[in-house]
This record gives sequence, C-alpha cells and structure tokens, in this order.
Amino acid sequence: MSEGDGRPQGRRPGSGRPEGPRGAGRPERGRPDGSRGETRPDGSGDGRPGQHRARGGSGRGRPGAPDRGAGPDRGERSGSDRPRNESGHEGNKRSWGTYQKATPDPARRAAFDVLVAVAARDAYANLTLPPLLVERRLTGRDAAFVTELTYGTLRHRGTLDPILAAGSSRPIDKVDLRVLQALRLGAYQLLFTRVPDHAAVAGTVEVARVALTDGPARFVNAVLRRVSERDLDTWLDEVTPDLAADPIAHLAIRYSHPEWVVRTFADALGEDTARLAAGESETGRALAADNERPGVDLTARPGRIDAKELAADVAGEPGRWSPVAVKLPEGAPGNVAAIADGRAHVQDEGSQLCAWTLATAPLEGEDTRWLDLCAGPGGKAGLLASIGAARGVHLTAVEVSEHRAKLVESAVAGLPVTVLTVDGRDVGTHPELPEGGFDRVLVDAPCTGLGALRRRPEARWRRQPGDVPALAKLQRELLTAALRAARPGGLVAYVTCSPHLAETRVLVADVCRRTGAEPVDVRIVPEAAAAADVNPIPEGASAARAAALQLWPHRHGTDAMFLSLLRKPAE
Ligand SMILES: C[S@@+](CC[C@H](N)C(=O)[O-])C[C@H]1O[C@@H](n2cnc3c(N)ncnc32)[C@H](O)[C@@H]1O
Repeated sequence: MSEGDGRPQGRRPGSGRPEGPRGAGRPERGRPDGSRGETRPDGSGDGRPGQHRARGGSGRGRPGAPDRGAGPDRGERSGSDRPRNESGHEGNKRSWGTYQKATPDPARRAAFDVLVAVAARDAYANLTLPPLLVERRLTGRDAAFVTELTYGTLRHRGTLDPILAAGSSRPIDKVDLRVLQALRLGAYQLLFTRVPDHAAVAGTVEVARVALTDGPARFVNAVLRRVSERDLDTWLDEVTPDLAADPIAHLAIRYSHPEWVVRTFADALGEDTARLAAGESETGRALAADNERPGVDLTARPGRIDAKELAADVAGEPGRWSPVAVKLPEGAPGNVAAIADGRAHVQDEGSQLCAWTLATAPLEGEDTRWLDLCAGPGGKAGLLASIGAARGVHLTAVEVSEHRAKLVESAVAGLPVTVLTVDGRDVGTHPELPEGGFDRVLVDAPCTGLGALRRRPEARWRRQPGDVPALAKLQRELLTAALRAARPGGLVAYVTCSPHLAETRVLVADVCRRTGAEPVDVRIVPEAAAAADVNPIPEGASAARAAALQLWPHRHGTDAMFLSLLRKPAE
C-alpha cells in the first residue's frame, strides 16, 4: 500500500518510456515545470529543483521551461560532437549508446566531489559547494545542475539506498564510500530527474572511471543499469514494507527520512501508528515537504523599508504570516540592493513571525530593555532591534560563540544593540545580564534543527536521537536563565526550529511547572493567531500546548518553528 498524499512524483508506472531514439523526444533538463529553482548555498536562486521524473514524453516546449537541451555530455550526441578519449581518438561506442569520454562532465564530477566531502569528512554541502563552483568556473545552468544533483542526492538518500541495495550484488553497506556516492548520484538522476537514462548512467560511470578507476566504474555501471530497469514507483513498491504492517519504515523509505524523525513528526502532529497505517497521513505530507526546495524570504527591516516597497523593489510577493516578509522570486539575494545596504535581510518567514510576536505582544509597564539570549548569527536580533529602535528600546544580544557573535555585530550594525560574547546561562553573574533586568527576552535555543531539514540536505542523516537529551538539558537551562533575566510581569519567547516534543511542549510545560512561569496564548498577537488557526489546538490540551504555536512547511510554507510565550509571574 502506498500513501497518496505528497508522495514523491517519480516516474509514473504505465506512462511508458519514450519510444524510439531519444534525440527526437528528448526530455529536457532544467526546469520542465517552470517551478522555482533550488536556492543556491550562497542564497541565490539560480539552482533548479530536482525534477521528479514523470515518464513518457518530452518536456521540450512545456510552458515556463527553458530548453537547456542535453548539453555537452548529458544527452544525445550528434556525430559531429562525438567525444574523444584521452588519446584523442574517437571513443568506443558502449551498449548505452554513448561514447568513452576524455573527461567526465564537470557538473557531475563537482556533485560527486561534494557528496564525497559530505560523506567522508562530514562537510556541509552548503559550505562546500559554492567555493567549488567558483574554483571550477561552473556558472549558470551548469551550477544549477550541480546544485540539483548534490542537494537532490543528499535529500533522497533514504529512498535511493534501499533501491541500490536491491540492485546490487554486494551489500550496500560494504561498498566503498566513494563508490556509494557515485551510485547514489546515478540513481538520483535515473529516478528523480528527467536526465535520459543513458546520459545518467554513462555520465556517472565516467565520473567513477576517472575518480575511482575501471573496476568500480564497471560495478557502478552494472548497478545503475539494474536501477534503470524500473521506475521509482515500481521500485518503491518493491523496497518499502507494507504501510499497514510497518508504517514508520514505509514512510521512512518513501519520504527519505530516518525512522526516528518520522516518529518525531508523527508525535508532534498527534498521529499514532494506527493513524499512519491508515494512509493519507499528515506526517506523510510533512515529510514530503522536507524534500521540496524552500524559497528565499526577506525581512523588510522596520524603520528602514516597508514590505510593500521591498516587494516592489524585488518584484516579490508579500509574505503570508509576517507583516515584514517578502518572498523573493527567482534571483540572487546578493543582487538585492536593500540587502546590500542593510534595509533588508534573508530570513525564513517563520523566524520573522516568532520575533514579531515577541516584539508586539501587549505588555504592561516599562518596555525599553530587550534581551536576545542566543543571538547568533543575528537574524532575529536584527528584526527585534529594528522594531525596537522606533520605540526607544535597547537590545542586548548574547552569543556564546565568538565567530557567531561577530556575525551578530554585523547583522545589527547601526542599531541600538550591545553584543555580549558570553554564555546565556550567566544571567545573574554577568554584570550586563542582571536578574529581572529585561522587559522582553528571546531564547531561540540551539536545537536539533529538525524543523529546517528543507534547508540542510544532509542534516537529517547527521542528527541522532541521542542528541536530544543533551540539547533539551541546555534548552531547559537557557529558558530558566531567560526567565531569571525577565522582570516580574515581563515576557519570554521560547523558540526552536524543531517540532520535537522533548524540545518544545514537554520542555516548556516542565519549566513552567518548576518556575511558576505562565504560558501566554500566542493568539494575543493577530499575526500569530492567523498562523495558529491553521493548526487548531485540540480541546483539553495542556495550558502550555494551548498557548503555543507550531509552524510546519506543509501547512505554512515556513520552517517548522515552535514558539511559546511565557510571562514571569509578578512578585
Ligand atoms: C538557533 S541559533 C539562534 C539563531 C538566531 N536567534 C537567529 O535568528 O539568527 C542558537 C544560537 O545559540 C548559541 N548558543 C548555544 N549555546 C549557548 C549558550 N549557552 N549561551 C548563548 N548562546 C548559545 C549558538 O551558538 C547559536 O548561535
């Protein structure tokens, strides 16, 4: 059984392979559905989405689909551009209808190198890819193709590996790590993009031959040819356990997430195993949303530019939840003048809403001293300080990491902010962090980041359930310190970019119990109320749950941010 909701749109069974030679009806790459591109690691939008592969026809000429053609080394070759091998002679024709090439496609080679760096050295794709693109002079469509291949392969690893295991004569966990990256790269192209099969296989085998030698390349060739024999849905039916029998494992493979993350999402969404097994679950939709490329949101900094003006400047749309949000259309934030001159910054709309809610929630009494206890790299501090500046507020921004504190300094340049490079738990011992000294306090705690998996393609494979207790301990201590820092009657916003209950509702309920802090219903802020309406709170929910806001990519189009607003009891 398979889920109908948000399922990966792989090759559709029954749609059939294009008949005859591929040259005539060659599916194009690039952007066949005209949808928004991958956000480049440098924040620009020139990348392209992983094209979920719909079989049976050419994408050429589809509306909004620039025709990239196959490009060198990627699609069919004409006789005139027949490649030559290293000695300059025409290559031997292979059974895949392609030719031995002198050098592998630089785009596939670059994607392979990033995948190896991520797997072997725990590198971050979004930090490794941009300098590599520059170094290898890959720009425009080539850079977009590398980005798509790299991010798509990393995202879909949990689906690709069981399929590769089924197509391999050797256990996949015994395969050399670099060979495995070539297999994943090839299988991703075969199952999730419109790259023609022969180009996907030949191009990847060529990378393996040059990067790894002939033996591994033959193995890659054999496995990829087996993978290419079926479409994605047929493979999924073969490699996923039955949904009714094992819904967690089924969803984990279908939507490429570790099982513990599937359980985490289901718990946060209040769906038990029986509900998941019934199909069409919201958990399935939440998981599917993590495999989509997020757009780029901008914050129009109050006092410097308003959202309307910024939207007009960048030809973007206003956001749905945050009054200062603008959705950046295709393009690079680096080219936006308002960002370059500090009137706007890049920030997920969910993060904006959290900072906005704290800054605008009604508060009686003095309201001039604000504190951000976990400020790096400074996105929320920048928004809080911009809102506060017009109201005579001074913000103290605390960040324990020196490097990240420097980022905060540049994010709040020109605003009334003091940046302290100290531990946020030093409230009461550091002279600039007096107990009871702040009217509004933000604690945007370090967390598992399970709510931002769309943005960090390898993160879902790095995080472990064992990370949660240590993070929850730190979160508890930071929230307790934030409550110490707030004056009686003052407000504290506890925020995470994780929906894990141990980092969100359970933790907040526990801290409220121990400190006497009172949950404040986030719906006292109209913008938070609008977002909360999408996520109605179940009757009989605990006070902490009833008051909190949980955003989701599949519901709100934002990261899965959590926000709980607390009031320090009056003495
Ligand atoms: C989720 S990030 C904050 C994001 C930030 N508020 C923004 O919007 O740009 C959490 C930050 O807390 C910092 N941090 C971790 N432990 C801390 C501590 N004990 N005291 C202060 N900051 C800490 C981390 O270095 C990290 O920069």
